[in-house]
Amino acid sequence: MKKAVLVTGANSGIGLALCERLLCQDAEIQLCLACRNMQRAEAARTALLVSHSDAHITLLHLDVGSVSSVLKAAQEVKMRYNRLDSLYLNAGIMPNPQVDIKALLKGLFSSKVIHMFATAEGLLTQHDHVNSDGLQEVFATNLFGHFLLVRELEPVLCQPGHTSRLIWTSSSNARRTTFSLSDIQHQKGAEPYSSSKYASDLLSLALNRHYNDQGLYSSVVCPGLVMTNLTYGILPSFFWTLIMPVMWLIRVFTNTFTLTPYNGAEALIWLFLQNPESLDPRAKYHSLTSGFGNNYTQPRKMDIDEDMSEALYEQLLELESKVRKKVKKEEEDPRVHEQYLHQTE
Ligand SMILES: NC(=O)C1=CN([C@@H]2O[C@H](COP(=O)(O)OP(=O)(O)OC[C@H]3O[C@@H](n4cnc5c(N)ncnc54)[C@H](OP(=O)(O)O)[C@@H]3O)[C@@H](O)[C@H]2O)C=CC1
Ligand SMILES: CC(C)CCC[C@@H](C)[C@H]1CC[C@H]2C3=C(CC[C@]12C)[C@@]1(C)CCC(=O)[C@@H](C)[C@@H]1CC3
Repeated sequence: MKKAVLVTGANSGIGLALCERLLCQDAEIQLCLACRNMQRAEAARTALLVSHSDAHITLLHLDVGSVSSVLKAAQEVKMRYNRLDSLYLNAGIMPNPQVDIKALLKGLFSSKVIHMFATAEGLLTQHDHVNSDGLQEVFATNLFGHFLLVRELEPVLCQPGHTSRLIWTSSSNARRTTFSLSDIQHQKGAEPYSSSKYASDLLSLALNRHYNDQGLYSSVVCPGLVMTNLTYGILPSFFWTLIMPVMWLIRVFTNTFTLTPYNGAEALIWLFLQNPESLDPRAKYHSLTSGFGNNYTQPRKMDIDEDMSEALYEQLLELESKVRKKVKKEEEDPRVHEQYLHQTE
């Protein structure tokens, strides 16, 4: 039977490279590109069809940062598919990133230089804001929208006698100290990206605990440092091009500089080929590229614990129930949403 695979954030970067590689791996798959911008989605589909003219590629409108869009898209998926084999939770944002140049220069001459290049620890901050659902945008996009999608798609992901998989594009920038159970949306800090990625690591563990007995398995990946729209938002593309020789040199010392979306998608493809039951729920699967340009996947233990992951899971369930109530009220009376927006202005 043809496998059905859905990829969020599929129109550029790692998501698009993943789609290309999935089609090379299995030309028969039913591939669904879930994107917030349909023009960009159509362009991605056209590009994929150039090298895979017979491929079965459909588009789905999904703004993962919007509760109503997620609910609508999930309804559509349930109408289109009886079963979803793989769901790649890949869409992600890092708004208004700032590099701490002082910390970068200091780090360059410290013993932690390799760790700094691999994780960007202490180097990056972002400015986040509240979205129209009243949620922190980074949390809503990188984590909560995807959580809601998984919950909504339960009937097509949990089919008796079959296994399905969730694959989260996390990051080695995920750090325990940036995440707090008393502020899961990271309203107070300046590292919402790191916090949201740490939360996805915790959530993946919790999803395994709650869904493995229904045949659903979850894994997390770090694609390494990849040149995409996300990194071009940190430093302009001409700067990255200028320092490319330095980046290749750094790759000799840290295999996490995968640099191209193709290389970055390595672990995402590797997981697609594994039996999900054989995977370690506490491992993050890293896409790595050696100094000679060879790609490989390596599991590394995550700094997470069961209690914290369960506590986050419970808070997400609570938030889910709140937003569902709000959506229901708005459906009954659209003025509720307008009033809500006035209150948050
Ligand atoms: N690049 C890197 O070095 C690393 C990236 N990652 C992660 O990889 C993932 C992919 O990012 P990358 O390929 O680098 O960057 P890109 O910006 O190229 O890709 C991000 C994708 O997510 C989509 N997206 C963003 N917000 C939403 C939304 N609200 N709803 C639907 N889609 C959305 C974007 O769509 P649109 O084109 O419309 O903006 C785009 O297709 C992210 O989760 C990122 O955090 C992890 C580690 C390193
Ligand atoms: C290499 C140059 C001489 C200077 C570049 C300095 C920084 C801009 C980069 C050093 C480590 C990079 C990094 C990321 C962004 C750019 C750096 C901070 C990420 C945070 C991008 C997104 C991710 O999810 C991480 C895996 C990256 C980790 C490394």
